[in-house]
Amino acid sequence: MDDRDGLIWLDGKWVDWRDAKVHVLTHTLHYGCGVFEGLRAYKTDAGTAIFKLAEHTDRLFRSAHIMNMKMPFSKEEINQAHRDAVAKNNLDSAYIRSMVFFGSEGMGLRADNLKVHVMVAAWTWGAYLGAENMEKGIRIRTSSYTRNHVNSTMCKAKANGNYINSILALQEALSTGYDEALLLDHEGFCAEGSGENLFIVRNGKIYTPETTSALEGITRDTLITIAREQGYEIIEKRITRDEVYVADEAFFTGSAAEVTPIRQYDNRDIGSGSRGPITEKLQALYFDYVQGRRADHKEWLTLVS
Ligand SMILES: Cc1[nH+]cc(COP(=O)(O)O)c(CN[C@@H](CCC(=O)O)C(=O)O)c1O
Repeated sequence: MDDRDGLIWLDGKWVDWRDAKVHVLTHTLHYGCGVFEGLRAYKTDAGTAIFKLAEHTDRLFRSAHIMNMKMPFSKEEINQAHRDAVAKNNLDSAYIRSMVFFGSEGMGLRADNLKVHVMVAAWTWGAYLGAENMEKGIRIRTSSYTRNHVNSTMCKAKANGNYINSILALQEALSTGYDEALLLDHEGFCAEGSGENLFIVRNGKIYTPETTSALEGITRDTLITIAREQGYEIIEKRITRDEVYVADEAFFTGSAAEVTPIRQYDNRDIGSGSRGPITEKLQALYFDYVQGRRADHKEWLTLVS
């Protein structure tokens, strides 16, 4: 990633991509105490627009608050940095990564007297789980790693260190022939994917795990709104792995993953073993919204210029 060209916003200044570096004694590099966001900008007829920018910035600030990191910029400044990161790099569509991190002023677990830094970068990033899988669907497995316990790491913070759990889970899934992992919480209920929220469809109703042990996904919120406006009943409940086994359909949601159908879980076909009709309908609606083809919910899109 560091050999690209472009500009990165770092602490209020634009820095050449290849010069956007930190000292090896940067605190967050050692301990993972930082927070980040991932969101997408899409090409629309009105121009390139970021999907749910305010919601992502709000979550970034909530995450920093949970981690006791005092944000040195306002929400407006961070929103503008996101817009400029897309515009200044001349991107028609983009994945945007913002991150808040502790500097190299000190070491140790006190994490006090450290400068809080913020960066925003944007680049083109295709289908997170493979373009062909957006239609075909992915194969997932139950991870042998339990989702972070709600009192071990802070699940409502999108915190860097939380992703050790996700990385181990995804690496294990990939190394054993699957596309993604589904992590169970410490009581054995389905929590979420390594980087996505889970939905299942059964008898025409749509279910999703409560976010107790999961990130409060913005795409999850979007799908709940879209589905309800389409007349579907959405039930947030504890979901067991075998409820997923016998579901008619299943899919993951995330800013990177968008809406990715799940065709198989733990070597069991989900429904017909392909993208289900309700998944297909909601996936198409999601892309209509993020690409500005719908007349409603225009508040979800922020033009970058
Ligand atoms: C653990 C987790 N759960 C759910 C979600 C979905 O949240 P939302 O994007 O607000 O709908 C994400 C986003 N995963 C990000 C990380 C991807 C990465 O590789 O990093 C993302 O989708 O940007 C998670 O990381």
